[in-house]
Amino acid sequence: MKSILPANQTDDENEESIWSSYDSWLEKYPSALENFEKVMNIGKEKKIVVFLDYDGTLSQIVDDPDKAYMTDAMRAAVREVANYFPTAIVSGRCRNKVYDFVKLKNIHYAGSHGMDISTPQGSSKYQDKKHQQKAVDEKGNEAVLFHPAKEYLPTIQEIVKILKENITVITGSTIEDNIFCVTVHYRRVRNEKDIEFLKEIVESIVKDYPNFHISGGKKVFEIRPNVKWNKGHALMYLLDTLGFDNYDDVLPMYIGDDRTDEDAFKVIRQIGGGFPIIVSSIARETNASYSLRDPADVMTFLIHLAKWKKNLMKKTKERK
Ligand SMILES: O=P(O)(O)OC[C@H]1O[C@H](O[C@H]2O[C@H](CO)[C@@H](O)[C@H](O)[C@H]2O)[C@H](O)[C@@H](O)[C@@H]1O
Repeated sequence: MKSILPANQTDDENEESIWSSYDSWLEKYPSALENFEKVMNIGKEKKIVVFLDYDGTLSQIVDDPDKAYMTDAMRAAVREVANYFPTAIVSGRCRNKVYDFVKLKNIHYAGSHGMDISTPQGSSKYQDKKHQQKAVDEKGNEAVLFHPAKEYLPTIQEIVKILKENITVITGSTIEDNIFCVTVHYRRVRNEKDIEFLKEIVESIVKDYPNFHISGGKKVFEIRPNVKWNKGHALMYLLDTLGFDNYDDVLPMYIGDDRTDEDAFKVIRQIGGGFPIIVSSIARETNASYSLRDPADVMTFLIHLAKWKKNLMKKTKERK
């Protein structure tokens, strides 16, 4: 089993920073809000496609993962953005759970860190019939579901069962079955020694499954199948299936707070010309180009974005 957790660092929130202050970090990753006009000037001539992470981006990080609700105001902001731009949520949670939180019909959903994607049409590039199937999606629409880790499902269920049986000794730990991956939460484990013990339990279970690995996050251990697929691949798949595969013309904007969002930031940098935006109130290493401090900033940014497009459309109409 390959664990990517360095021995001295178990979670993103305790990451050591090389930055002397948040302000010095902001010089490298300027606020997307404070530089809104400058940022959007680049976007005028392009087709902007919006990608949003869920936890920590659209909702606050809270102790109980089942209670990470988004506010009605945030929902309204996302709905408005999606009225003007193709919009997708790419989350570590399973797709149905994200939909239960977001409840918006005018956006696309990718769950399990992109290993569960629903789009109106399949992809011409990802011809892999084994992993694409027609179905009725969470919104009640006909869709094509893409499941690159489908063959791992029975093993994931087995791992969930074993984890559930074994972690009960650690008070406060919980398992979240995200269908194509599993999340072990320890935010409510109060004792450092218990967190270490929990990590040992998880590692000892996963070592019997060589096709799986453990990754870290915000007070979680995540068990994922060894498929070459992450949020970056999901972004490419979504661009392709939604008809935005001419990258000269397209400007992907991705807003996220988590380590797994870095894969999408990297892909945007590779494509060139997009906006990878990190949500962070601490200075940390990132592949993003811009930053927002917290979900409140995200909401303000989304409101600005929708208004900007509305005005742009109005001006274009007046000129005709
Ligand atoms: O990709 P995301 O949408 O950001 O999902 C990543 C994980 O988010 C959730 O966990 C995080 O948020 C919880 C609620 O605020 C918090 O209690 C937990 O400590 C955080 O790690 C979600 O529960 C996980 O399944 C996702 O993988």
